[in-house]
Amino acid sequence: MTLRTASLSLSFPDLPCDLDLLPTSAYLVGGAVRDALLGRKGAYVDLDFVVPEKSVETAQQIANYHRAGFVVLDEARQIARVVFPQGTLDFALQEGATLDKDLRRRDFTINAIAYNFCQQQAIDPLGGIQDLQRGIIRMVSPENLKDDPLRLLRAYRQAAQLGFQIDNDTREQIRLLAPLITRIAAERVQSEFNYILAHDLGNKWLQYAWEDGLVTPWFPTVDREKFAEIESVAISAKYLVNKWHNFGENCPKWLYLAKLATLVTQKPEIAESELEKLKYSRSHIKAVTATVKHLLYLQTLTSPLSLREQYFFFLEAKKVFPILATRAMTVGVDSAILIPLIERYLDKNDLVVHPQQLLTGNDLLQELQLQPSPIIGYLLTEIKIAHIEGKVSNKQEALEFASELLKRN
Ligand SMILES: Nc1ccn([C@@H]2O[C@H](COP(=O)(O)OP(=O)(O)OP(=O)(O)O)[C@@H](O)[C@H]2O)c(=O)n1
Ligand SMILES: [Mg+2]
Repeated sequence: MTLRTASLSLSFPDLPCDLDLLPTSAYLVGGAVRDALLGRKGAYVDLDFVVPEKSVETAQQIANYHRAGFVVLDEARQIARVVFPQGTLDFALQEGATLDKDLRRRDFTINAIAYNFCQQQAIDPLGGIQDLQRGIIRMVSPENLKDDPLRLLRAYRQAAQLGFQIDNDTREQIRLLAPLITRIAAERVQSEFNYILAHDLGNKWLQYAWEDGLVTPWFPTVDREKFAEIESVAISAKYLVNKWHNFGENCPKWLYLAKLATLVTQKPEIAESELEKLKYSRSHIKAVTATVKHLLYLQTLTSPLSLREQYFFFLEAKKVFPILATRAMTVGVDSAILIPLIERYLDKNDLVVHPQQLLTGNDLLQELQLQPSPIIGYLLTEIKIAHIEGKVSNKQEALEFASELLKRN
């Protein structure tokens, strides 16, 4: 088997380690070679090296020399990582007897190019450089997709990230193999979905992945309309960013959660189990299910909420309000209902969203000579609402209001 080689000088200005420490037989592989050939630069250095022997020892030596972090990632496959503040270098033992065999076990041709720093030479047995030039994601073989079905989803994620197309035969194979995606550890699937959701072009590729059968096993109620909704989620978020400075800061996170809240079944318990299956964190699950729940509520309303209703609404919905507002705009909740809520939320001094306590439970116990009981909580709530409604404005008035309430009940 002849290796297709090309003399090439790739530059890695952010390389955190001394090149002289690399064994001459070390080859850079995977995403770093692909991205360098494309002139793409990530925020984080993530370099994968393949060596024919002593991968763990090599990593250890480089870590020692630079006083960098060192961790063995996979004892059986002899993969170790050197950790620098600006990124990581992974060293793996070549899989198979030769580098060529190692490259032929990988997912796509564009990811199966190796680069040797000493010889300044690229090894490209599968025509990856040509595919890079054409912007095509092409499988190495159907067997390789079967070997690790996460690769099915990686195709769409990388197409989104690189602005590439998936080759027709590859997409055909992916459709055939799509049911295998359920065999993959949920954490790995989640991470691919997260990349896709976070990317501007992600929606289009998520829709293709859905058309090809890779989304339904995880989000069974997704249909074509959902993708139109996800598209407008981004537009709603832009509207909110313009209105609200704080939203801008957290926009990527909220936007991503609003997209996730679009994908799940619009019933809180079912949404919860879908996200649990994908091993989402408790805080993500809580945010999404609360969004689904409050959205259903807003959709049932036929007229604006009273101040009292708004108080109870924000008590529960405040934490997820930006996500909820993004979703609510998307599904067309009546603006007569929604806009006043948004305006309120944007006002830092708004009493409905940020109710003030004119007095404490202890004040009530002492001044009105009460015993501790649930009545205290009830009174405190009613005082807050009376304050919002402009019926009381200081501690004295609040006490009088509370004793009136007690007399009436
Ligand atoms: N399921 C996978 C994961 C990875 N790889 C191979 O391992 C390399 C490094 O993997 P990873 O860092 O996960 O992906 P990258 O392609 O480098 O993409 P990213 O920019 O996300 O790091 C890939 O390029 C590919 O050659 C693979 O064949 N199959
Ligand atoms: Mg990588």
